Amino acid sequence: MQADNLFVPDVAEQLYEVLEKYTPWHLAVHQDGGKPRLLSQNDWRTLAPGDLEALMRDATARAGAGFSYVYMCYPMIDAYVQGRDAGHPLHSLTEFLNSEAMLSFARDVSGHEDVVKIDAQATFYRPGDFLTLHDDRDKGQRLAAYTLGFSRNWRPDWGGQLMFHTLSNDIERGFIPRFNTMTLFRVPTLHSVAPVAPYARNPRLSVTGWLRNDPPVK
Ligand SMILES: O=C(O)CCC(=O)C(=O)O
Ligand SMILES: [Fe+2]
Repeated sequence: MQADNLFVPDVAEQLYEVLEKYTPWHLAVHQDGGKPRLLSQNDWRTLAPGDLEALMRDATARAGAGFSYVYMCYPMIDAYVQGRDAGHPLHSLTEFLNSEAMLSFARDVSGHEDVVKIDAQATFYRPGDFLTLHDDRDKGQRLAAYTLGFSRNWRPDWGGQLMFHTLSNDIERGFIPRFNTMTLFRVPTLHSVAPVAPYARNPRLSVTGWLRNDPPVK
């Protein structure tokens, strides 16, 4: 399902500005062996010249033979839990997503009465960034997937669609990046994010994650 006008206009506008200008983006690349690799801006600086390009090139090459991705990311939950970037406005969004009001909305709208938390990462897809075919399945704790779209004035030929695939490999639905829109879908469901076109002029900005039923941490 997709819902428009999720936040009141003022809040949506402020979230857009935070994502566009004030988020310390990390580079997320798929590594050999499947472990995600997140490189902070500090990590990039310490890489030898050419190593960053090599990481992106390898992750892109691996996409041809299996699951892979390249995009910019801000790990909202880890940053919040570890007390990084104190006072960053995205921490308020993390708190809001896990407020009783939002959890109760998530239970109602998904039909999963056992949602106990909502995890989140912010993402920024640049031209060329992508996420290949996958179904979000993960040890049974992800009940449903969601994305909050903050992309503006997206031209339909700029790529970046969230695509749902049929078993015969056609596209069942392809959602253009939108502004202030929530998309919610079942796990597992086969989906991918189409590569953003080299000529796209706007960033593909979202907050994405899963409604979860993990047991509380003891
Ligand atoms: O950004 C999106 O639209 C979807 C992201 C996604 O599928 C994921 O992070 O697993
Ligand atoms: Fe996904």
